[in-house]
Amino acid sequence: MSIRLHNIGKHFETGRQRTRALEPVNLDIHDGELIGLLGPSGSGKTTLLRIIAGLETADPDSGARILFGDRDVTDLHVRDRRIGFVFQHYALFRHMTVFDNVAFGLTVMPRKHRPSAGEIRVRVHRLLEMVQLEQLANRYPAQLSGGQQQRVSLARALALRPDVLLLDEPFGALDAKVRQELRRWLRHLHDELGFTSLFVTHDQEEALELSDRVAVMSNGRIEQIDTPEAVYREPANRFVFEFLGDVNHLEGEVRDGVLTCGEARLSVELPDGPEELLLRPHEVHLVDTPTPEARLPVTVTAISPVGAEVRVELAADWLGEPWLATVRHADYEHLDLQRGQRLYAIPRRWRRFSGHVSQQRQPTPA
Ligand SMILES: Nc1ncnc2c1ncn2[C@@H]1O[C@H](COP(=O)(O)OP(=O)(O)OP(=O)(O)O)[C@@H](O)[C@H]1O
Repeated sequence: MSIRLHNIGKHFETGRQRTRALEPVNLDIHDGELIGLLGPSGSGKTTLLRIIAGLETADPDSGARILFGDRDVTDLHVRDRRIGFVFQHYALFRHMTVFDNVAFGLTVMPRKHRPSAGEIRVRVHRLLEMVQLEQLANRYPAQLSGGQQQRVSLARALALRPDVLLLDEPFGALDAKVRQELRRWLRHLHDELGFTSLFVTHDQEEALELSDRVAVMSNGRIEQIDTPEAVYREPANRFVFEFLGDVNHLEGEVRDGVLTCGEARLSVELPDGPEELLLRPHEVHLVDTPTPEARLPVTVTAISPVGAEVRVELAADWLGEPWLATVRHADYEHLDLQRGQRLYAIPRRWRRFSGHVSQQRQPTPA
């Protein structure tokens, strides 16, 4: 089921205050896509999701339209939109077993649409099998872990065979390992069943790992919507770049092809004037001696050798904020990194944003 959102704007009135939650948003979601709505707190993700669901209405004068396939659902009640929901807090019925929780939506359908008791049993068992909870069908929610409860919520949302599945921070309350597992498992289920899904998250890694396309939001606007790779590698603007990962800043003055910042120097092919370059931690190379093109002295202030790479914090008088560099374990050993050690940073690549246009360059030899 494709989804088309046209001019979805939203203001909230609280007392004398008027908050703009969404600027008019336009978005086309393809049939079978898994879209991540990613953004900081207050950027409008939940509001957009709730409007799609029919739990909230867009500003009446904004000309908002919501289409599910060819069906205009703008004025349809939530129960007629054929939507499945999963929220951060499981909201399972505490007094019902897992089986009954999943079956609930089917048992309360109007008689003429309601499947027979036998069909309901078969459908619920099939769903519990898919979420690997068949063994726990007779348990109550309180007897399940958080991750298991969330899988029940998902099975329950899918029981009515929705066209569209909406998930609001579905894994937000779970620990990192369970989140990882549920992500993989949601992706798998999504592909197997072929529905169209939107999920809200403020976790960059989750959005990049799970989505077919990510919509990065800030201040009620979609700043960029594209594949995870494209938003990460070709951010539309500075906000997207900074929101998607750690960033190091190098601010200084360019004169005759050399950027100077305190005692730091870097050869660049840029016009004279004030300049700011931005680098990801993996774009910072650490060496014992400076090169003719780059002389950026730094001191190691912290080392975290946990994980696939070593995270190294760097400070210097010429830096406002400390830098973060990620280095391979082999380089960490080779450099014999220690706290307090003095080294030189070499930017492998950097990016600059002038207005909303980004440019990416390799540093050039002087
Ligand atoms: N019912 C409401 N009444 C008044 N203002 C609201 C209401 N719901 C949301 N807002 C405001 O609208 C803006 C967008 O909120 P929204 O919940 O959509 O953001 P979000 O990106 O989902 O944030 P979070 O990640 O914190 O849930 C915020 O400024 C919020 O304070």
